[in-house]
Amino acid sequence: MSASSGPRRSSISPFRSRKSPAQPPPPAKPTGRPATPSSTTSSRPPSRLSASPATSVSHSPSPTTLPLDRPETSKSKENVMVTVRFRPLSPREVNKGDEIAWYADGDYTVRNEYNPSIAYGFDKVFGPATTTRHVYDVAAQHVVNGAMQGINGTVFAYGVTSSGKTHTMHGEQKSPGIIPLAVKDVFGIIQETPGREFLLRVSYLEIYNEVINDLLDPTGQNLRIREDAQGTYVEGIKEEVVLSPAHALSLIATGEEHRHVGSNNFNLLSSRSHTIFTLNLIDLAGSESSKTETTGLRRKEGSYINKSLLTLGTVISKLTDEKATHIPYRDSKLTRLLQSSLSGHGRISLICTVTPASSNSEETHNTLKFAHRSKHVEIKASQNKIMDEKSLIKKYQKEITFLKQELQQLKSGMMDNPHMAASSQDDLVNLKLQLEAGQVKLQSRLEEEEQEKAALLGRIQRLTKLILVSTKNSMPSSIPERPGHRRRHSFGEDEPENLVGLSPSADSGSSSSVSPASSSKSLHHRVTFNDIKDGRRKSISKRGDDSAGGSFPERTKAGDLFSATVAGRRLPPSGTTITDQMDLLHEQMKMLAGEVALCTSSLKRLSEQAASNSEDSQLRHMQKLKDEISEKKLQIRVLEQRMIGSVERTPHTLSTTEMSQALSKLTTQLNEKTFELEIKSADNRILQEQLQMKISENTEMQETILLLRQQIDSLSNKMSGSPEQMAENDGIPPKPCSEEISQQKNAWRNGLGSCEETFVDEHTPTSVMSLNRIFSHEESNLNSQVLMQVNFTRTSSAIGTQYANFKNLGYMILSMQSAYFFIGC
Ligand SMILES: Nc1ncnc2c1ncn2[C@@H]1O[C@H](COP(=O)(O)OP(=O)(O)OP(=O)(O)O)[C@@H](O)[C@H]1O
Repeated sequence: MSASSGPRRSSISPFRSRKSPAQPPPPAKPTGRPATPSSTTSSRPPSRLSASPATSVSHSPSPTTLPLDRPETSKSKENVMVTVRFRPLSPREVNKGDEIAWYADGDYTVRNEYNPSIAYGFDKVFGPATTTRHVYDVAAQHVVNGAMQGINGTVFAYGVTSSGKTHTMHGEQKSPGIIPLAVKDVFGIIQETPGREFLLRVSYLEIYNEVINDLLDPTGQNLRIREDAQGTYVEGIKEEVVLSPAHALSLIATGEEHRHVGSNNFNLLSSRSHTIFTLNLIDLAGSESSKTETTGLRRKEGSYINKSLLTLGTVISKLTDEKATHIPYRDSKLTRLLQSSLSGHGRISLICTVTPASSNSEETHNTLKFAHRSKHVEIKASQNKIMDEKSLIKKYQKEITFLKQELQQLKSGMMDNPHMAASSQDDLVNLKLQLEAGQVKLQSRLEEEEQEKAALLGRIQRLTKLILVSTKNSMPSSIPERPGHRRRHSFGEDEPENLVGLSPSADSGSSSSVSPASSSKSLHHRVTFNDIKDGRRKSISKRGDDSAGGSFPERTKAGDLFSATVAGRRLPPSGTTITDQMDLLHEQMKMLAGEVALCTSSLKRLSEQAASNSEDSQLRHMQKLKDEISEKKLQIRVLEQRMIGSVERTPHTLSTTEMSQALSKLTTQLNEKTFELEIKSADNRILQEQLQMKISENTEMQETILLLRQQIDSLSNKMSGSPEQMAENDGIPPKPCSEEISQQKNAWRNGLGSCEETFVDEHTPTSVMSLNRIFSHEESNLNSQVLMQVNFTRTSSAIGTQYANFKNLGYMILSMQSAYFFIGC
């Protein structure tokens, strides 16, 4: 089943309308300077630029007009989408007398003020007045949509320090960045996709001085990158299930507390590390310019940052070079982690942030050149397909059948072929060894599979409780529902902006309940990612009243859950087990802990501000936050007690009927699994028998060959000796070698030769290949499912490059034929 065969989303999201990923981004309003006639073309799909007079583009600062690019559309291939975003001149730049050196000439061209012939064309150029929302619509939304349909996507923000990467990717209170907008969209898409189930998990890490640290779990330091069939991943990284946009953002905020940042000449809070947030978000650190203050630690950080960005540039450059044979992904952790995205298996949107300032003209020019080079990377966006356990069983069955056929063919080939009897003993020994090794390997592989399956099943059962589904299940789900097996979550239909992903009491209408947390319009619900960064900026501006219109849900997820759980309402009414309830309580506690961290962080920031400038409103705000924290801590304690209470009460509270229902459900599941195991074991036994037969045949064959060789040798000895010797050996009178004897001798020799050839060239490779196929998971067309994966990459460069990478933004769990298929990795 592919993503395209799945149910389609209804057309209107609670947020805004979306276009399908195949559609071009919406036309942008003219930005920056007035567009020239050549650049006022209509909106274009992200596709390869080729020479054309449509948009002026130059590769070098030649004063003459250079070849111009025009996109060409390709159905199967997509390019990197490259856009450029200008920020306004900063007060600092204005103060020091900077002038505009580069500007947006219409929607697609960046032009140099001092040398108008130097111009670069891109898929889109955003002028300094463009909103991040518009940037998102044009440069990121199609990536998010694609990701939700199983197509990997990466959105990079790349630019020198202080050029606007954080502003673009994380945004601010009143102008959320691409990451929060994407998070919001993802939940919107889930809500608008009846008939599908989603599981969202996040992780958050930083690459600091080429060392990977887990930002959600500070004990996870110096983690290693591993690789599997789905690509690279970080071993041991903590992953959290997210249930709402606010929950996802609170995790980012919590992670931000642990990341490395520092001040430089250009940015008080420059990102000193690349970070990767796995809904997965990656956040890069930036390249150092020679103008940057670089002493001690900053210099060391800068060299690592530069190295990884240089490698990123080299990798992108090599990708554009058709002759390049080696792409140095492994030269930096950053490119290694981004390998699957960069190597063309997903959609890439590169947003280059630039300052128009004359003092940074050279850096801006370098960014534009980098961006322009990247334009020529071609990517093939394909859907991820992940094998589920059922598919694996089928795959094995198919392979076993295939192997049986191979063995049969080999067997009959050996029988039929008169030369086979004379085949090389060495080859047969080799084959036997291979078969034996294969048997052992297969056995251990099957055992591993059993263990993996058992682990996977446990995980599936746990994760299934956290599946997010749309409340708009007007379309029949393809998944036959088992009562109580899966938890249904509400997105709060009556509150479109409150994308509450999970509510255990959704079925009983808890969304209307008012919890202590949700009733207080707490600050932290609207704190965006950038607020945390701002919190550490010493030059933070006063925020005033934070209760002003936030862009995110004002009610906390945890608050809702707490309310539903504790405020006298029963937990999931039927079919849910005590384990379900415990898991749910556990998740709520984690969310509350995240919110506490968020409040604490805001409180810290306000305390710092209050130290220098105390105002009543600020103090009131701080008090409010303190209350909020106490309240949430209290809620956590109540939940803990409830968990303990649930365990203690379990034997008494479950009715006999409930217990027998649960027992019967478990028995059914057990029977299903036992049946699957039996199938697998039976196939394994058959395969073993076949292998055993093959080994016996080979042994017989070897004996025959040995015998024949002895006969040949004996005959050859007789024939090669003098007539006198032959007579002596045989005890018969010597005779001259007749033509008949010569022919016989040649026939044997030729026969043996041709037999060796046949065996080596045909059968052995085929057999080895068939064995290899057993151990390989590649090339299966069986029931594979779609892994939704998004990478949002926010690069910062020239000091404190940051990028954010959403990866595995969506994990989907689908069910077919009553079996749950695990899609995520
Ligand atoms: N498009 C924009 N409109 C208005 N202000 C902007 C814009 N882009 C950036 N800024 C402002 O410029 C300053 C620097 O931006 P930002 O922190 O995003 O840079 P950065 O590229 O992330 O830097 P670093 O790489 O050092 O982390 C901030 O104060 C930000 O608010």
